[in-house]
Amino acid sequence: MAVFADFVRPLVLSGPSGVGKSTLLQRLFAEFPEKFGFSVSHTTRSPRPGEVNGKQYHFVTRERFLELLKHDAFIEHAEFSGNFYGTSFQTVREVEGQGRRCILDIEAQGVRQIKATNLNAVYCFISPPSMTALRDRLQERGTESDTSVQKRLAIASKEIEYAKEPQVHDVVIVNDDVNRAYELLKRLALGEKIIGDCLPPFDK
Ligand SMILES: Nc1ncnc2c1ncn2[C@@H]1O[C@H](COP(=O)(O)OP(=O)(O)OP(=O)(O)O)[C@@H](O)[C@H]1O
Repeated sequence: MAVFADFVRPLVLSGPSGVGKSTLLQRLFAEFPEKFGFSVSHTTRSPRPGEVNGKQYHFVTRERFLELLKHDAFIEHAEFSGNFYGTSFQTVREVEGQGRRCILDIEAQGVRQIKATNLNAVYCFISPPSMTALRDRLQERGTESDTSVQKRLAIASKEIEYAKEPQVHDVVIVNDDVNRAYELLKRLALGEKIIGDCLPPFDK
């Protein structure tokens, strides 16, 4: 399948927890196993059973992370519940070195940081069709407690406010019907300049 000009730019996906980013990306990587590479983050948290260093994360000590940070190795980084997470320039370059388009799944703070670098990425916001739909998906996924769902929804409102600011994202894709959303993402990922969706009014 042909690729288009923007294929050489990293693609940054963001959007609230539970909106369906992993679902859409899994489909993309399954359909095009050779074309795309996922940016593997660094973290200071311990590996969970089954996690492999270099696959889900680059697992590093706090000392090593701080050293990398000092040397400006990270495009973006954040601290969540006592652990550092970051995306290194080198990781993105490695993916690009394999001739693949690098895809980053980043939360809103990270998007702000990446926009301040010279990464020249394409920014895509995956939006829920409504807050009700987002709540349902988080609950039905069955991975979150009620408190965690509430927390994620509160963060989602802030992320949506950020997404409403002009010129933050190049494209918005509303993940209403997953097949429709995937077709848009696929065209975008293959480097096409697409006209995305409008953000829903979120009046529910
Ligand atoms: N278009 C859709 N319609 C209905 N359900 C969907 C749709 N897309 C994804 N889902 C479901 O919503 C749930 C959340 O999706 P997913 O785990 O991919 O979200 P995520 O954005 O990657 O979340 P996180 O950032 O927390 O990892 C999953 O159970 C998934 O099957």
